[in-house]
Amino acid sequence: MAPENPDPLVRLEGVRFAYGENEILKGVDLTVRRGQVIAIMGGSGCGKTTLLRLIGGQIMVDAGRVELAGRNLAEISRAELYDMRRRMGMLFQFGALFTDMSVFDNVAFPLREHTDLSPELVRDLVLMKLNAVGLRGAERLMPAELSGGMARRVALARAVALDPMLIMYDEPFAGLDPISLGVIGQLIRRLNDALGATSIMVTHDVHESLEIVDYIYFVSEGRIVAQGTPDQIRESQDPFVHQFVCAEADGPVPFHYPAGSLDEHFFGKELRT
Ligand SMILES: Nc1ncnc2c1ncn2[C@@H]1O[C@H](COP(=O)(O)OP(=O)(O)OP(=O)(O)O)[C@@H](O)[C@H]1O
Repeated sequence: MAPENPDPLVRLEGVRFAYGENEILKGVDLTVRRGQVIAIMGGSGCGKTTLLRLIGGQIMVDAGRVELAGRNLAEISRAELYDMRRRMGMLFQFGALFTDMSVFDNVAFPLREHTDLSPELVRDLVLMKLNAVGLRGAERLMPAELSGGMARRVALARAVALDPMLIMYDEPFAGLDPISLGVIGQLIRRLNDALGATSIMVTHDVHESLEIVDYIYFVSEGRIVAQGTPDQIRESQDPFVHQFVCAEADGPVPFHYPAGSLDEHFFGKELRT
């Protein structure tokens, strides 16, 4: 685990956000210290991806503040925001690879796009990143020739190609078999520590997260409802946390999306006597 570092890289204070009339976040406070790997968990649609998009500066808060490296994202210039975003690696929703490019070109893509490095240097950096995810020999393969776990590792190599200060993962374990899941989890931790980065991941996989993260936040109904280190979470008596750790279908996190009664929905009021 990374050494304790009191300096926050990311700080959210009283963050509120709505899509139109639909208020998603109702006052979120959250801190990520430099060097940490943290997980954000919560039921489907509770606003986890929205939190990542706010931290990434893709959308702006309605109230409260999002600070990155001590700077309020709402107050910096467009150029500074662009610069900040270049220093973030993002792996969103399966980290889809460019299917018509080789593994090498996929990882080289951000380097070619955002730097003027010579082809030789790009080559060395790509091979280093592929080596870090255990796929140095696979650089000529096309995405269609990769297993799901390998493709995810290539996406990881691409996300860290520019040595980001902050890496954000949205569901990095989705769709993986148990072995690949463990490999990706360990890689997320190792890459974070080797790069001296800070990582935030949104995931439903509490057990894998408990193995690799420093801290976990649980989100529900627009607020942080529980938080703690893996040891605190394992010992927690909080019903919300318990539902997650024990994978119970129902509890404080409802199984059903809010809807009217089945009768109303299927038959319509007018058909009922
Ligand atoms: N661009 C958008 N416009 C309007 N509503 C949106 C938009 N993006 C997300 N939402 C709504 O905001 C809510 C939160 O979405 P978000 O994707 O942040 O949730 P989540 O916690 O990541 O969900 P999941 O775990 O299912 O991926 C959902 O109800 C969703 O339907």
